[in-house]
Amino acid sequence: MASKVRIAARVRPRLPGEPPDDGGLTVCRADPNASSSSANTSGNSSNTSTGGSFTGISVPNPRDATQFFRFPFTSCYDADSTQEEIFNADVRPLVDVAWSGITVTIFAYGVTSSGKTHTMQGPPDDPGVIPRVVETLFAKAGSTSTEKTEISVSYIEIYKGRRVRPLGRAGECPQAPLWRSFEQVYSTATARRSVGATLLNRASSRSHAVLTLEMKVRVLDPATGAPIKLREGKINLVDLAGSENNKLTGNDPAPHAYHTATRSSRAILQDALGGSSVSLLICNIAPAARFRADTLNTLNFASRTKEIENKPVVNERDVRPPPPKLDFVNLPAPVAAPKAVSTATSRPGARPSLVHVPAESRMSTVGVVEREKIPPGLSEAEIDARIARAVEAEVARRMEEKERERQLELEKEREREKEREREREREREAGSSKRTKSPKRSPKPKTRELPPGLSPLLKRHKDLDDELQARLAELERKFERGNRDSALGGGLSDVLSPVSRKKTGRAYVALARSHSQQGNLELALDLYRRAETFVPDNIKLKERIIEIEWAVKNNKAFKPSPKRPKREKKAKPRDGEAGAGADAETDAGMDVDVVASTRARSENPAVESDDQMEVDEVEKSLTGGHAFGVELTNTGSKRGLVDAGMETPVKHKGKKQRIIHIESSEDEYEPAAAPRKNRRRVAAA
Ligand SMILES: Nc1ncnc2c1ncn2[C@@H]1O[C@H](COP(=O)(O)OP(=O)(O)OP(=O)(O)O)[C@@H](O)[C@H]1O
Repeated sequence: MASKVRIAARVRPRLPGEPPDDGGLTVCRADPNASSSSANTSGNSSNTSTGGSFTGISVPNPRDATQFFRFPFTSCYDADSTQEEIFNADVRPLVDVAWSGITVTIFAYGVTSSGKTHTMQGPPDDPGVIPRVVETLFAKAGSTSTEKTEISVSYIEIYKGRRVRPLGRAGECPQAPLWRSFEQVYSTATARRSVGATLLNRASSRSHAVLTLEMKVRVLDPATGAPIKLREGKINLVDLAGSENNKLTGNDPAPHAYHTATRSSRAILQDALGGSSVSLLICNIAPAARFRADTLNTLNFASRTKEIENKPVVNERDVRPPPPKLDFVNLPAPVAAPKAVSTATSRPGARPSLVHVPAESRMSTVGVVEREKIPPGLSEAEIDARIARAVEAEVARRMEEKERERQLELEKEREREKEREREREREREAGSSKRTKSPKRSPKPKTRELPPGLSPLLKRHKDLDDELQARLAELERKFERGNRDSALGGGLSDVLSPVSRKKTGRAYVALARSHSQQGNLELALDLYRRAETFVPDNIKLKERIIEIEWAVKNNKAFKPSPKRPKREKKAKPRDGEAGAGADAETDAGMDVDVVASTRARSENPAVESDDQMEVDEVEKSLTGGHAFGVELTNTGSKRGLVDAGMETPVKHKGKKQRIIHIESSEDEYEPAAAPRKNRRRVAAA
């Protein structure tokens, strides 16, 4: 808050020997209760005007007595005013201000012999501002038990811009007896003050005197007596040297005394005029007409000064002992792992604490534990902040640990992938080498490539297996129907001729072998067993069945017996001779050795080498032939299989036959070698 410099003007009485007052200078004091101003000339000093609206000094123009200069001030005192009056009205309030922790500066300004020293110091029987201030301060210091005050006093003299000497210093003055000590010091100091004889005032001072009273007021805690607050106030009481013109005094050439102040005194003045001090300028005025010009200068200076704004600062601070410093270096170390937390004192299933707590001191909650471990004197917020920091540090540490583990796992996975890639590369190289050296042993070619000697039909038609499956299923149905139709319910083999049984068996063997080569051992086994029903005496077939049963049971790959070297066909049997002895020998790739009975092998060399022929033979034997009165025909461009379910009446050898045409091209079913001849033989059979 801004505070303008207060100005109090005081006109001293006429001194003995001075010429009578010319009555030109008037002290005006406003009376709030008066409606109009009135002039009142008092005593022997100066004119006083009271009751008006103006408070200040009215001075006639030295060059024109009919003109008056009016200088408004905060307060004005005439020659009849007393020391007490000035102190109570303008100074005492400032003592309270200083007591509250603000710097107060009171200085007297005026021409020599204007009464500055009288106002500030005063005679012993009429003490001025300084003694009254000191007395008031000491009185205040001893008036309360809730405050403890230290007052220090310094008094210095400054002459022509130089600090001459300390006039005195009093130490701590907490008690009234020290007042007497101060008086002694102050009296000695004032006696020492340089006094130079001047032409105008033989007792006037040509130096500045600065008395500083510093107070430290400690506000005590009523309960404990300990200091809570500390206020540091200061009062600067300055008795400036005469501001008169040098022509008159032969003293300081500067028009204003504070221009010649020392650094310390200049600091005081700067603080008083535009600084942080609350200031009071007592403008002392000599009433004599001969000082009128200097009086005007003094009043002008005072008028300018009163426009100066200060910004007082309260010097007060909390002096309670600070809380003990937290030793964050020795914060509880975060728990290294959940297993470090004692399970004996933890709640069952509770999440382990992020904050390390010794097992013996751990309680049900983290907060309780932390409060027990934290030094006393911390606020709730500080405790929470400390715990939060510890938790954050632990979380960050765990996240870093997780990230490291993740990176490590990724690295391991990359290494494993590289190892797998190397393994695959080795396998590829090994496979390539095997294929190069022994392509027949390579598993892939074995599945893709048909063994040599298989029917060309198997090589030509990739979907032969499906077709065979479908046709076998059809045969199964017809077989079942044949069983039902047979009088005694016997198997198909019972109604077939021996040749047809063997051919049918060979057809099953061919299919079984095909499936076994493809790895369908269970299906192959089933087909072998069916073949066995047609050729029950075939030892090789029985052995093959046993081998495959073992392979299926033990989940092993089946390795067929080495193929029998192909034998030279001795003689091609005539048509119609493919009956009983046709199972003796077959082409390679067929289980001729299985199908053929030992009895027939030597007697009837193989005449049938076509898988498709054998399948057709099976179908013929199952669906038509002698058992069902159905027979294949070679009429038409397409070869057909007999199906009782689809009737196409044709005449063949005088008999009505039901012929069904497979919806396939002839190429698909045309065997590679002599199909028509074979069909004719079948038909004959
Ligand atoms: N209000 C007053 N009542 C009675 N006497 C006064 C008053 N003011 C000043 N005097 C007398 O006037 C004389 C000069 O006063 P004082 O020494 O205080 O002037 P000054 O301004 O301090 O002069 P200097 O600058 O030379 O020190 C003194 O003898 C003093 O006693």
